[in-house]
Amino acid sequence: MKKLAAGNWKMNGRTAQLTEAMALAAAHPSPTVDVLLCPPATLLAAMAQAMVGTAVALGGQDCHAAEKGAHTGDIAAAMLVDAGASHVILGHSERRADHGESSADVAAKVRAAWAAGLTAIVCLGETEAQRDAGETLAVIGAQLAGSLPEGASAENTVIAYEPVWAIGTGRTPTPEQIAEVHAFLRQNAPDAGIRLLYGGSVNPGNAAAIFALPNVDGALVGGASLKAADFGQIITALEAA
Ligand SMILES: O=C[C@H](O)COP(=O)(O)O
Repeated sequence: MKKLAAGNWKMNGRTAQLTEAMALAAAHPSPTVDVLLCPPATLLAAMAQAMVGTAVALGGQDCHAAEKGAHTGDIAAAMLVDAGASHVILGHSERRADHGESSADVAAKVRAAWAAGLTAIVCLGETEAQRDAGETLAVIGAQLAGSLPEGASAENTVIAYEPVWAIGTGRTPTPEQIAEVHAFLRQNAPDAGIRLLYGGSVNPGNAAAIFALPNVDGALVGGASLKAADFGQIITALEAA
C-alpha cells in the first residue's frame, strides 16, 4: 500500500505562504509516497493553481453534510472538489471539541464527501483523561463504529489516529501505545487496505521512529506541515520507512 503524508494547515496560512507549498512540490517532484496538503478553504483554489503539474494533492479540513443550501459560513463537499480538492479531513478532534461534532455528525459528512467523490480522512482519538482511565480502545472503537458509514473502503477512506493530548503539545505516545491502537484499527477497520495515519506532534525528529511502527501508513501533520523544509524531512522519512 502506498504511504501518505498529509499536512493539515488548520487555521493558518495566507496567500504569501503558497511559496511553502511550491517549495515542497519542487523538492518532492515524484515522491514514492502520496503527499497531501490541506490548507484553509480560503487558499484551496489558489493552491490548486500553484500545484498544477505537481504530485501534491489537496484536501479540505471539513465539509457540511448537506449537498447545498442555507448554511451560512459552511462549505459543501462539491465546493471543495470545485476548488481542487480530492480529500477532506473529517471529525478532527478540534472540530469535535470546538463545534460539538458527534460521530454521527461525522458519519453524515463522510457520506457527503463520498457522494462528491472525495476521499474522507476520518480522525479518531482519545483524551488524556480517557487514556488515564484505561478507556483508549473503547473510545477509539466507538468513534470508529460511529464515524464510518457502511461502504468505507481503501478507495474512499483514510483513518487518522490522533490522541487529543498529543496534538500541538510536543508530546507523543510511546511506540507501544501507537502500535496498540494501530493494530486495533487494522483489525477493526471495515477494509484492511484502509490507510492508517498517526497524527499528533509529528516532527522531523520523531517521524522515522513513528513510521517504523507496524500498521502506520503515514502521518497527519499539523504544525510541522507549515514549513516546507520540515514537512519535506517528514516525507523523506516516510519514503525511507
Ligand atoms: O491534523 C493534525 C494534527 O492535529 C496534529 O497536529 P500537530 O502536528 O500540530 O500536533
